[in-house]
Amino acid sequence: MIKVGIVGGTGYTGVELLRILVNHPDVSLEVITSRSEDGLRVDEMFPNLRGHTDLKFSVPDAKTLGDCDVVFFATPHGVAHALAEEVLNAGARVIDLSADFRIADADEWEKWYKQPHGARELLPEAVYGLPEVNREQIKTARLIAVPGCYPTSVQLGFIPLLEKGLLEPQMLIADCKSAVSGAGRGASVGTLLCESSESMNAYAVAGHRHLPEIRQGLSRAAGGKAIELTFVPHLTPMIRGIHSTLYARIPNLDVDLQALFEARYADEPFVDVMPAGSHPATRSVKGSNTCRLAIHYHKDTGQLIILSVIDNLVKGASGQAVQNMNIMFGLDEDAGLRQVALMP
Ligand SMILES: NC(=O)C1=CN([C@@H]2O[C@H](COP(=O)(O)OP(=O)(O)OC[C@H]3O[C@@H](n4cnc5c(N)ncnc54)[C@H](OP(=O)(O)O)[C@@H]3O)[C@@H](O)[C@H]2O)C=CC1
Ligand SMILES: CC(=O)N[C@@H](CCC(=O)OP(=O)(O)O)C(=O)O
Repeated sequence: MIKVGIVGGTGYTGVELLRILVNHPDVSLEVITSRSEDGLRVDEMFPNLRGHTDLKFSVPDAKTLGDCDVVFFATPHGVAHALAEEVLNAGARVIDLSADFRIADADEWEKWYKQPHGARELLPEAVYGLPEVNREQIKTARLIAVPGCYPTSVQLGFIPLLEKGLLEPQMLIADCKSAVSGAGRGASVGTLLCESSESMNAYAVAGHRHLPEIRQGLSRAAGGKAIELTFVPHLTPMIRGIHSTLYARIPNLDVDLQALFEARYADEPFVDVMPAGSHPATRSVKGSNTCRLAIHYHKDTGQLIILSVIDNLVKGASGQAVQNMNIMFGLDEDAGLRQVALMP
């Protein structure tokens, strides 16, 4: 059994990790931390876990965490910078759900996250945990940076085209809608029911911190070419889900894009390329680790539209984190992740 610790058990990604891991056949949950809820039974805070775990929250302690085989950080930015090295040195592998190790350039990270990078020395060994791109490096990694939710949905949609050199680093557009849970459990006023239901708004139009992460991933797929991307996130009145509508223009294309996407993801357990012309709904992935894609190409105008949906808390965070763990420990990649999406 893989001994697992979780730092930050009271947020949405923490409780989603628990929901997945209590049914994982190869995992023994050892530690779950919360400084504010120290001593409280986990199932007192989250009744959905009654009957599934006897764990209590405890304060983070590097020695106890280091005794685990792997430690997930489901914490705000900066926490893994401060704690990861000690946990790694104590012998555990680390899977970080925050943005602390996602951007390879520490100066760029500081520009977007507006705080000093607290662990520059660890950056060279951090592996960006998008299995559809980095599966081989993930197998041997000690430190995984789990991609952000928007970056997961956008990269999976554009990457097959960039890898084949079909998109010049022209102006790409990602028009993305997120559920409110993406803002975390420490909700600000803007995410209260009265504020966010029956309404929708764009935000961070001047520049969202996921922009450099998306550009980095797309540029790598394009063999290092710089990417021009317009990325506009929106808050929508849903609990879970991200819907990304991706736009590009490829005039006079003589390639069967549907076949290209189907071939690129044929062996991927968590990417579903739907029949041409489909309109995937976020509901079709709610609670599951799947990304569903649909390709729409208008030959007469050269307009390409790709639709990409994920559950922000599963493929966009905790499910993808567990997928990484499965790869790192040589387990079945879909162990603990076989949930079918909830309908309706
Ligand atoms: N929500 C989403 O859809 C997605 C979220 N993420 C990322 O996952 C991470 C967690 O987000 P979310 O689940 O919303 O969590 P929250 O921000 O709601 O919760 C944070 C958790 O971290 C703990 N924590 C906070 N500060 C510290 C600290 N200094 N040391 C140790 N523990 C600390 C808190 O417990 P306590 O303070 O009691 O110790 C709490 O359990 C974030 O980095 C977020 O950006 C990534 C992708 C998607
Ligand atoms: C709806 C909403 O507020 N979404 C969050 C993104 C989700 C997230 O937490 O991303 P990180 O893991 O990179 O922090 C936001 O826009 O900041």
